[in-house]
Amino acid sequence: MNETRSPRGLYAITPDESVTARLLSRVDAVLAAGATWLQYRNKLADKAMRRQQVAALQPLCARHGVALIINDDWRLAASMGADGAHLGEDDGELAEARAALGADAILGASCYDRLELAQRAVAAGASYVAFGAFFESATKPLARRATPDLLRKAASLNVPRVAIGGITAENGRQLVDAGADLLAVISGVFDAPDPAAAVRGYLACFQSATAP
Ligand SMILES: Cc1ncc(COP(=O)(O)OP(=O)(O)O)c(N)n1
Ligand SMILES: Cc1nc(C(=O)O)sc1CCOP(=O)(O)O
Ligand SMILES: [Mg+2]
Repeated sequence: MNETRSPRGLYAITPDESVTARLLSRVDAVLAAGATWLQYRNKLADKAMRRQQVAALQPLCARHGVALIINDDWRLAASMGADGAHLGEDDGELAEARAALGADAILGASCYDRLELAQRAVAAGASYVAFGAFFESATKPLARRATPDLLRKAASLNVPRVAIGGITAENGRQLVDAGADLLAVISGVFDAPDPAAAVRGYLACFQSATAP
């Protein structure tokens, strides 16, 4: 599987897609083009559809050697043996999720524009922290806004730093230069006419970046 402890690259996040075959063909192209991690996020699906889509994504991710992380619902991640879960402020306790998922699971926390949330998240068992939104996001227009300096300050946490929110191949490099290990993207990848070409554009942000 792609590196889970020191990941670097594109963290692709699925769109709200109800047609599972269409979801799978787009994800297949995105993983083949070199995405590092995949997050399953579908805010419109009911529980049965989420289970069905996760079950369909698992062998695909395994074939590509890409970790599959479940948004919002650590119980679903635990019950399906997914590689990890991502929790925001309304998605439950990180410590409870860590205990249920085990020490090796990937566990991410949304920290928005606040370093102190990230400090608390790591203390509670998060293995990566996510900040955002860095730019105007078509997916989440009302998201709080973060600045690249937060990524620099979060270096002291010694966990991977994820940047999210309105990220494009053009504006992503400044976030990588500020210390982002992963660029998390929904619309820039899945709304692109050619998602695989879009992935390659994001990966170029990691070439000749100045941050370690
Ligand atoms: C990598 C990553 N970062 C942030 C989020 C946002 O999580 P949350 O605030 O819980 O919002 P929703 O995604 O649930 O709408 C994320 N999903 N992934
Ligand atoms: C799901 C999400 N969380 C955000 C945060 O700031 O925590 S921004 C965001 C939307 C990301 O989608 P896009 O790449 O289309 O902007
Ligand atoms: Mg959430």
